Amino acid sequence: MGPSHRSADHPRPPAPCRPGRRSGEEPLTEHLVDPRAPRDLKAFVAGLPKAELHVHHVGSASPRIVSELAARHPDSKVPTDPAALVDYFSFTDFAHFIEVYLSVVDLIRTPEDVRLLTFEVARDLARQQVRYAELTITPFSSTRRGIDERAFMDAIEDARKAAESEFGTVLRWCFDIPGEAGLVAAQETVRLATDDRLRPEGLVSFGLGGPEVGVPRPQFKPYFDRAIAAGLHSVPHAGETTGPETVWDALTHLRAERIGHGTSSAQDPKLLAHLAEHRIPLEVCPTSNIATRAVRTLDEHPIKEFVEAGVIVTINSDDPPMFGTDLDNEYAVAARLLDLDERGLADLAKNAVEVSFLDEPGKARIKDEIDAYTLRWLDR
Ligand SMILES: Nc1ncnc2c1ncn2[C@@H]1O[C@H](CCC(=O)c2cccc(C(=O)O)c2)[C@@H](O)[C@H]1O
Ligand SMILES: [Zn+2]
Repeated sequence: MGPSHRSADHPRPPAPCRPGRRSGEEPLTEHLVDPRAPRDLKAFVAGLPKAELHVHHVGSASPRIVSELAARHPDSKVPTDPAALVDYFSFTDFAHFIEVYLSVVDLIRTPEDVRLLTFEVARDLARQQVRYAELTITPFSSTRRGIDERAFMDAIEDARKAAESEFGTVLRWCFDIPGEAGLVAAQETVRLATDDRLRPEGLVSFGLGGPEVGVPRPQFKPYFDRAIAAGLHSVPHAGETTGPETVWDALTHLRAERIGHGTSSAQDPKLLAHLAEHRIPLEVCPTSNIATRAVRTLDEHPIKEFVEAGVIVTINSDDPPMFGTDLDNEYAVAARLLDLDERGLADLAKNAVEVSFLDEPGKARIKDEIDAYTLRWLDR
């Protein structure tokens, strides 16, 4: 893909103003959907049952939740005014994004903060007809800030069960290592993920996030080996802010079953062929890649190259309020970049269900629902 992908760990010029940012608690899709998507497709996407496979727990905190937590903790530099968050969530590069992200992590200080955040994230997902989501949680960030590990697990599980009964949205967890925090973080994350007394029922996978530059993937192999031996799926971020060799490392050393982002895979035709042949899906998050400056513009995003190479693509939102997006908007973006109609969008939604870690009856139920919805829509 040549110049369309740039390492985002290096300084960038100031972020431009981004249109369509949400400041309050209006329906999520109303202000965000790519204005270039046809109105009819937007309406279709809004009602389409979906699965979200790559979305971060703290990165999903709505402006209302962030400002509520910021008001509770006035020592924080995070703005308490939701409108001011629009500017606060404007990033000059990936490193700046992580810095801001960690300031929001700092707001989550009690098990009740964790429960509230988790339940409200589920509410936002349910509003977008998300039936199933794998939420990436970084337990190390919370336990090292003093939240009791047992109370943390109870809080996320309590929210998961309440969300499923109240909204019908099924949540599962991916515990990720914040790679930049080093092997201490890896050790702690795998302990929390595999200790039978702690491991939450909803945990299905093990990940690796944060900056990639200076954080080689192979060093995490022993921790992924332990997680995989304990029955967890491997879903590291790779190729978001570094080149295709990081994706190869994630496949070879971490036995990745899906790749978070994988954007730079487009630079390596052999890698694309490998991903296609071995049916390793990419969790593509287009707007995230623009917001963190990993890719310059949406039109330069390599998603079409992935599809043309036969790679399984899923559409995801990553850290939606921080990037001024939501899952519906990401589907609208995908429709434009891939030139999809309703059936194409329904196929994308079914891809995500198919490569999720939900059980087979659960997958069949959501796929049937997607088909029934699409037929009803086309028969109107
Ligand atoms: N687009 C993204 N691409 C990659 N990751 C993303 C993305 N979005 C959100 N994340 C999250 O950011 C965390 C990073 C946290 C981190 O680096 C760090 C470093 C040192 C100390 C601590 C601490 O907590 O004390 C944390 C990751 O674990 C991941 O879950
Ligand atoms: Zn991510």
